[in-house]
Amino acid sequence: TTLKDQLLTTVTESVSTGKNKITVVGVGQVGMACAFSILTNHVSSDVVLIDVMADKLKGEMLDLQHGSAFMKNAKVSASTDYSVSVNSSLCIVTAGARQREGETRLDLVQRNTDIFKGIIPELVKYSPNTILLIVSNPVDILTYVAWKLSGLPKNRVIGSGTNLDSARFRFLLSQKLNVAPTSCHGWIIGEHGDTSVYYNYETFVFLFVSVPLWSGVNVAGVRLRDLNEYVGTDKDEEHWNELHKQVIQSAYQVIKLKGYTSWAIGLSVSQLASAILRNSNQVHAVSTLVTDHHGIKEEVFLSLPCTLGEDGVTHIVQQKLTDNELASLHTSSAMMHKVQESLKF
Ligand SMILES: NC(=O)c1ccc[n+]([C@@H]2O[C@H](COP(=O)([O-])OP(=O)(O)OC[C@H]3O[C@@H](n4cnc5c(N)ncnc54)[C@H](O)[C@@H]3O)[C@@H](O)[C@H]2O)c1
Ligand SMILES: O=C1N[C@](c2ccsc2)(c2cccc(Nc3ccc(F)cc3)n2)CC(O)=C1Sc1ccccc1Cl
Repeated sequence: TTLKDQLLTTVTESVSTGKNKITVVGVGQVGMACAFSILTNHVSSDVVLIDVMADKLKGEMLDLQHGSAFMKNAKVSASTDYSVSVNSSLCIVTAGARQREGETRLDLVQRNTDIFKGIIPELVKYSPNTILLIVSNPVDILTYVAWKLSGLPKNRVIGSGTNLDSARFRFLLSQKLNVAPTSCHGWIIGEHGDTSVYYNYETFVFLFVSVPLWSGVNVAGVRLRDLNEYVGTDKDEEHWNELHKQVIQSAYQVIKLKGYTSWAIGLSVSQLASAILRNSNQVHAVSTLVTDHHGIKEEVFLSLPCTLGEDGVTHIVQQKLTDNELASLHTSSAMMHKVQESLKF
């Protein structure tokens, strides 16, 4: 008999997949930051990596495997073949092409849509009960594309949305108030990310697409607006509304300085994964199907505060929005619907 048979007697065959298996598609800067955060925060003990770049994929897998002893013996596997993702509880998609010089967002969306056609149906084939968490940009439109391609119910297709925008907002608020970010409460909802450059005749208008809910910004329940009624407006001589602009500027600043973003998005995604796998019903600003919410009629995904559990989005918090906030959501919804209508699936 072999050494192994002398060493171990079998009591029962070990099952191949536990309940916390996570697949990450795309082992670029974002995908690897997500995988590393998930493993070092012990969110999952069974992480699968998938990409089209076979060498990079194998290198990242080996490099993480060598650290297994420091990650509570988590299992890390990888393949360009999607069968490796079988029975994943959560599939995180960070794959995609980056915006090329002078490429319009629309070109990028069609290119990433074509990439998704090769990813989403494969993931669902091997894990029909999975939850999809989309990170690739433009994340709200690509979450819609993933929902259409997957055929999964709306509660199980989620976009990272304005979760990162809100995290940066709370960090900047904490810097201003000298209070820990976890004690600075503030929500950015709506469309993720940067301005939509809107060409209007010879000029162009910068639209800040995400929506900070100033009426709710608070520390220990004390709302900034109760102390200064102009907070968040341009009548405020303390210019608190600068914080929203800084959320967008800091994204560009990181790109300018290091060429990409990874740590904050990776950490925020691992927190979403933790809420889902632990069925915690934590509330996060994530991109969800918002049809029939806040008077929106189009089939679009935007970020609202959602409770996250093992079945994905279970509830949406019904916030009281001002007319301006509603108008921003409706503008985003109309713009995104137009882009979605032009996509070839
Ligand atoms: N939602 C957010 O808040 C947020 C924040 C940061 C970045 N992002 C987005 O995340 C995405 C990834 O960013 P990144 O910096 O990691 O890019 P990257 O170029 O470093 O990585 C992309 C990876 O996708 C892989 N890929 C390409 N086509 C594939 C396919 N068909 N199947 C599997 N894998 C494929 C590439 O091989 C590459 O490894 C981008 O779209 C970026 O805009 C989103
Ligand atoms: O931190 C980032 N970095 C990115 C990035 C990462 C690698 S290359 C670019 C970023 C940074 C700045 C702008 C921008 N615009 C963009 C718009 C549509 C797309 F399809 C892709 C990118 N994207 C991708 C992204 O979404 C973020 S969050 C972000 C971006 C802009 C404003 C506010 C936030 Cl919270």
